[in-house]
Amino acid sequence: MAETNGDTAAPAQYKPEMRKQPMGNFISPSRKTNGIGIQAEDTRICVVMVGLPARGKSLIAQKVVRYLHWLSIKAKTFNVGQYRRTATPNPNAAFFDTTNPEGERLRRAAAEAAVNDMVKWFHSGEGLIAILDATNSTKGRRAWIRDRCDAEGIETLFVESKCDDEDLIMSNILEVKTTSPDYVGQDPEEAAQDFRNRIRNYEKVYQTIDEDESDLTYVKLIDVGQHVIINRIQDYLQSRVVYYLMNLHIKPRAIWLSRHGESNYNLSGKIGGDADISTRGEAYARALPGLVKQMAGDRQLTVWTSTLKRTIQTARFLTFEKLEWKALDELDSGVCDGLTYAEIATQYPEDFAQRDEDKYNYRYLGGESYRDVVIRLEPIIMELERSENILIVTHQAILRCIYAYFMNVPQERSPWMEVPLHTLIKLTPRAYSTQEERLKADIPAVSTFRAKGSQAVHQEGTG
Ligand SMILES: O=P(O)(O)OC[C@H]1O[C@@](CO)(OP(=O)(O)O)[C@@H](O)[C@@H]1O
Repeated sequence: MAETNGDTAAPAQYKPEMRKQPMGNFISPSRKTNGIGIQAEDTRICVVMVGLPARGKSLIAQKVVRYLHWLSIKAKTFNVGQYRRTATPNPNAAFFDTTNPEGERLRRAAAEAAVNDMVKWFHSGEGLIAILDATNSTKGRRAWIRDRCDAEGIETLFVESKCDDEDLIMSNILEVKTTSPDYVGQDPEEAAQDFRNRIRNYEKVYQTIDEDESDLTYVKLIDVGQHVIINRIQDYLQSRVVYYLMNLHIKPRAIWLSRHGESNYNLSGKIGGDADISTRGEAYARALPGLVKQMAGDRQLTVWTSTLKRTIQTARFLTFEKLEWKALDELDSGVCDGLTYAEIATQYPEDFAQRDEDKYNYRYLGGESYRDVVIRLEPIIMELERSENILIVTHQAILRCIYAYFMNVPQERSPWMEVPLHTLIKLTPRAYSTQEERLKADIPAVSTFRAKGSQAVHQEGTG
């Protein structure tokens, strides 16, 4: 297997925990870093959402937080609506009338409460990026937030979602807002009408970010990323968030995931390597086009594989365009490559125990950890966000990491998830969650799942 870290030989005083640090490249483990391996002692960013209601702000906020968590960057959303709802649970449209002083006062109080909590959260040392989710629709409100954050040593990144496409706005109103806590139990038509009135009130005072605010750091997403304007991005972490935002789209799409067909290494319980697929793996490869047809119909897909033989062989009967990605190669098990789990437990007992203790952070000697894999998969996630219909044929650990991103699976759990062989998974990203379907081929395969504390995989499993 290719080396990824350059540490092919054990240091003289080698101890497995020496490889356990969640290090990024080139950063000493004693320095405080975030998940993407950059120095982050002083960086605290408040991402301030801006935009009229029903412009997808909460959706964007939620996606950014999921992405950051996946990268081990501590992030949290502060939704001003929730603070307002606590104080005023059942507002009518008049509450949002900007000429109504009581409504104005209460909405301002909710924003202050959210910002106060956010500042406390930053000062507790817990977080790096906060998302302030509200309309923040006037220059005055934005200046107030910026000044408050400046005084607390927090950077601000304003993210405006501007959209005049009536169809998009309507589908947002119907899909998202009629399920809002403000409209629980109400007739959806009435709720939509009330919500439209609320939008009209905001429109009266709404000020888009313009040249007067050229001193702000901002990104303006026009018509869901059709057109993007960026101003004064100051550092690496901000640029990562902006780059992610630039790749988002809301066109309907799905992602299909499959492990390669059973390999000869899977049969003998060995990990890693570059083995051929077994006879049953070959049967799965032949069945795959039919399974895809069953789940995706006539959709034109693009197939991504790793550069290892077992994925390329599995995908070879699919007639779609194919791309091989090194980044999709299996987690590099370093010196343990080609061994069974029982052999690892005998030859590297300390390592074996350490991996069970903290599987996400454990880095194989001369190889990788799950944390390393997530970092190398980031470009894949970016491409997936930009693309429409992709089928990925890859490996157990890689599939776990990609799945964890879409399904928001925490790090303690993701390396232990069961991802059976000979099963096609379809993920459909929706407004606030990702929908999952599985289609299991009727072709037996060994199970490669090893439970914590065990040395054996369930060889008698069916995938
Ligand atoms: O992290 P764990 O649970 O060991 O799973 C990853 C392992 O899965 C395997 C199978 O055991 O993937 P693959 O089938 O793609 O070969 C190993 O190669 C790899 O080391």
